[in-house]
Amino acid sequence: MENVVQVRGVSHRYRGAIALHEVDVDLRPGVTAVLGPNGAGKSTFLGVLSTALRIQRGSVDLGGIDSVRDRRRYRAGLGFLPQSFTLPTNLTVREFLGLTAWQRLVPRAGRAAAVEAALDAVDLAGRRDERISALSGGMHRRVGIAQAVVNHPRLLLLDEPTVGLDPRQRRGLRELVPTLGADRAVVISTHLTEDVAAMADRVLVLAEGAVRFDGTVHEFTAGRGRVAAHLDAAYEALVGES
Ligand SMILES: Nc1ncnc2c1ncn2[C@@H]1O[C@H](COP(=O)(O)OP(=O)(O)OP(=O)(O)O)[C@@H](O)[C@H]1O
Repeated sequence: MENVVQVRGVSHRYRGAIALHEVDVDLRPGVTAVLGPNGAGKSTFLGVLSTALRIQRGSVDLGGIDSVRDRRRYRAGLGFLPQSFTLPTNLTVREFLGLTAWQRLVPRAGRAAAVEAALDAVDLAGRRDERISALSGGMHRRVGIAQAVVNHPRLLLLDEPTVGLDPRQRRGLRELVPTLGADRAVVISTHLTEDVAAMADRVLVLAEGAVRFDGTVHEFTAGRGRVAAHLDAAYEALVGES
């Protein structure tokens, strides 16, 4: 399938400490899970893709648009749910998404439809006129995803989207995320193999800033039935965790 994003030779350091080393990755439509232990470089990778972090070495290309040379256009094709974010709790869901659509340069004529499409995408249409303060933590996460998709991004980044949710909310999100990958590249960062089994079709394993595996979930588990259990085994074999 056609690549959406090409990451080439990306390295990143924080005051001398290497967080990413020479990362080469192609991202395609569907859901790619970036898996790795604490400190592996997952958030740094999403930071570089989102342009929240300045690229120090290498390049990121989104459908022919370079993330540094043409940052404004690159950002117009991007949606990002950071690990932690603050919502304006006094606004209604619809007011907040309308504001976000305006900030993300969605043309005025298409703004109301974009808000409705984003509400539908996260199954929040019935809550559109409620204040954000009245919604649960799981609903807040959905509002966070809705703001990330309101500009119809070709690349959607979700940093640890299931963290802090209760089991029911987590199940709901695990059903939602694959639907978002139908027509765009979705990248989720996680350290839960259960998230990978439930949401992803591709896996990128990072350890100490380097790519240890890049392929389909099927290739990762070498085609041996019961995905979650084998994902754990394959992951432990790769990163040496017990
Ligand atoms: N702002 C920073 N300053 C210095 N070092 C940092 C900074 N942010 C991250 N690091 C270091 O860079 C490395 C990669 O961190 P990163 O947060 O990208 O990993 P991660 O895989 O997202 O980890 P986690 O699962 O804990 O969120 C780690 O060694 C981390 O300590």
